[in-house]
Amino acid sequence: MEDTLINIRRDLHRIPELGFQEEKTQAYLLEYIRNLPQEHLNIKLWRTGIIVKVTGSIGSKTIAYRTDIDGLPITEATGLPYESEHKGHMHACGHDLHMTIALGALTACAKDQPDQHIIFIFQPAEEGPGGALPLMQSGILKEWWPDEIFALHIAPELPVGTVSSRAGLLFANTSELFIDFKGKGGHAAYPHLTRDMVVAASTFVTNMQGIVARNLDPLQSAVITIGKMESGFVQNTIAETARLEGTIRTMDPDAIALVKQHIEQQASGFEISHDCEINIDYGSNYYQVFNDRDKVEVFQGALGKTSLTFKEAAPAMTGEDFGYMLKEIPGFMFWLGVDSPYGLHHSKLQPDEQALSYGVEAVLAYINQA
Ligand SMILES: CC(=O)N[C@@H](CCC[C@H](N)C(=O)O)C(=O)O
Repeated sequence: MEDTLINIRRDLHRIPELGFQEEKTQAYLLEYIRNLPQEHLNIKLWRTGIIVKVTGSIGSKTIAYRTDIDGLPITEATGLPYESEHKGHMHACGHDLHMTIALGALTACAKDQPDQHIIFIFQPAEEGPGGALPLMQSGILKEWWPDEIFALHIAPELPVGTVSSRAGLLFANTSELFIDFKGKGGHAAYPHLTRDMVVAASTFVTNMQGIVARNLDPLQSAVITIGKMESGFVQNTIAETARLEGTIRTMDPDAIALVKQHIEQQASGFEISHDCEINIDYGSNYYQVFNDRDKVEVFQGALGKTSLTFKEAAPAMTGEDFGYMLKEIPGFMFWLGVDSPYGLHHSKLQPDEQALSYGVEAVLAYINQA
């Protein structure tokens, strides 16, 4: 099985696709699923996602397991023989491993009927614009509504054979952040005749850090990260426009609104002081990942019968639209150690593939215990 899992992971790694464009990924997953014993399986498609129900022999409850399926707009730099064939796109957040583990667990359930009904959700667009919320709102789960739900995320900093989780808050509340600046361009030698948006945007980035440092309660946590900054055309011309792209993260769902309010106030001030126009768009927003205490305890108990080691997790500023599923259905998310020298969203992320079989073991341990 280990070699099969590695081959599946490599196949999926070659074809990363962005949110709601996962056509090849969906076709690959579907072909694999249709080749499994079909006796207890029911398959539904939702946009570029797939939902599979395995009917249990007792079926007194329904357990859902969710994997995300999209890649990121990152150019891979691993140099691996199976690196991304989609230039500019990469599975840099481990969703290739997440999908493979889901297929591994589904294969076991299709071959050896579980006691309970199990739903496998292959969900698009986790990295953006978010697939979990529209999937929940679509009603596709209505007749298969789960009693509980769980998911995993790879953890590059944890050793292989380790899983980690905690009761309560695991991941942050998030909001994307897109800020457009419009001033007046002109000759580099005549700044007084222009309104320079390189200066405005770069000062804006620096000043935003003061919102976290000075406007939020120091006992709360928040992050404002600008991951992309675009402006100008040539070295000797003052830029008329600038665009910032980033994300806001907070531990408290209400703190997101406070951070946004201060960003807007700062923008109003900049419109006056830099004589420019500023437009703000918050893109997609994710609700925190909040784990059910009882389910985490059952998971820990189930791991006792496996070769995996459990480590208590700290809350993280990562975001996950799985939070919207946990808002409606009790459950949990856990980290799976993959021991990569490069972290999530890095162009050289290189998870240890030995982690795949540990992932399947952890998922099946919970399914068979719950
Ligand atoms: C686990 C992980 O890395 N998730 C992403 C979720 C992205 C949310 C959204 N696009 C944003 O940037 O706010 C993350 O970046 O944490």
